[in-house]
Amino acid sequence: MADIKLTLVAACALVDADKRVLLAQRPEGKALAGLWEFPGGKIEPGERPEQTLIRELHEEIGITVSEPCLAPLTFASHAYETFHLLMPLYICRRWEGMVVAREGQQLAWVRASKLRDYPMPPADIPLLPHLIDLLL
Ligand SMILES: Nc1nc2c([nH]c(=O)n2[C@H]2C[C@H](O)[C@@H](COP(=O)(O)OP(=O)(O)OP(=O)(O)O)O2)c(=O)[nH]1
Repeated sequence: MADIKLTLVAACALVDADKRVLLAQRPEGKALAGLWEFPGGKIEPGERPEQTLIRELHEEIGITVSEPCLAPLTFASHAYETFHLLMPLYICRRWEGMVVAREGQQLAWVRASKLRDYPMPPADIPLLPHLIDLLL
């Protein structure tokens, strides 16, 4: 059996006081360009997933999140053509600072009832019922 490359990515559903979820659009030129994803990124060697998220949320959208505000929600396990993605999805309802697109990406605050209007990577689709249940 050929070796598969397991890629670990930490992602976060940021939920605001109106129960809207933050999605970010993947930029042109990257894999899965144009699709809407949960903020986050690859877990670097030596990093815990919570540290990854705290780092990525600061780099990408300028907010400060403390670790106790990150709660595990569910996870994605998806076979892409060149790697297998294992992606824990956390939920966060409390942070410091204002959400701003620091990397030029489009951001959208989306109600549960509208989440399916935003095309997402295939790995994310099975996560939606869980999130929608929680927010409706
Ligand atoms: N952050 C995030 N990544 C996701 C989601 N769904 C999904 O399939 N992914 C995939 C896309 C990428 O292959 C990987 C995330 O990697 P990344 O955003 O840190 O890296 P990238 O594609 O920009 O690539 P790189 O330039 O860092 O190598 O996980 C999601 O909801 N959020």
